[in-house]
Amino acid sequence: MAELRLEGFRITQDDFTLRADLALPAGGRVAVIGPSGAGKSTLLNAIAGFVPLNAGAMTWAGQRIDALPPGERPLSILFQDQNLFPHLTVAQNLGLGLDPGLRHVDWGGVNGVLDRVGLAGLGGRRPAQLSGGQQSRAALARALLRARPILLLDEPFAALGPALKAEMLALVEETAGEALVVLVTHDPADARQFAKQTVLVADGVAAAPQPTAEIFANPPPALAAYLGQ
Ligand SMILES: Nc1ncnc2c1ncn2[C@@H]1O[C@H](COP(=O)(O)OP(=O)(O)OP(=O)(O)O)[C@@H](O)[C@H]1O
Repeated sequence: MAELRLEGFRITQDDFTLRADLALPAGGRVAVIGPSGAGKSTLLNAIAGFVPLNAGAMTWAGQRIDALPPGERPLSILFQDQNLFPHLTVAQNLGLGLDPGLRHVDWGGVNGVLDRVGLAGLGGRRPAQLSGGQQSRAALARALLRARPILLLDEPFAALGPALKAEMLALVEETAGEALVVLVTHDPADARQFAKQTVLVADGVAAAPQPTAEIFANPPPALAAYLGQ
């Protein structure tokens, strides 16, 4: 089975260093948790190609991906600030993920994904004409439309409030299918709801994933401190 593998992975930014040796399986649901400033976003940005590796290798299904430009990596990434373009319609925002010139977009496919996330009929609106929850759905739809095997989520729903956030995570679970989903979160409840496995980022290391139930039942010292236990 395909997996995302980080081997001898090291990133250094000024006096900050993050290391990782780990593998995440296709179809996995993985939470990334740890103290503020520990390197969770750096880890995702390096996987996505926005931060270069200083050492090590990154492979997907056995193929090196660390030298590929971000757009050619087998993944989509969704950030907290959603970055929908305000002057474009929702459908156009989704289309941009497929073709930056919007010339060769399968608009039927765009509408299909909007249906899947509960935005049927709203493709003609601009982002400002959607609620916060609907904007999150649109951003998720854009990531899903790319249909890449890895979906990276950097606290995309943190601004939504607990009920809506839980609903969005359920929607990700429902729509992501066989993709590997990696979710950065500050909220243990997200990890428990969404992720069978959890990666702890602390003390300069992104640890190998552990079963979420186990890591919270018996937290290592860095996690216990973070959780206030
Ligand atoms: N461009 C940069 N140049 C130098 N240092 C950076 C840069 N970006 C982040 N850092 C540092 O790298 C470390 C990790 O930051 P990162 O944003 O990955 O942490 P995080 O775990 O996502 O934090 P938070 O939970 O607060 O979002 C921090 O010490 C931060 O100050």
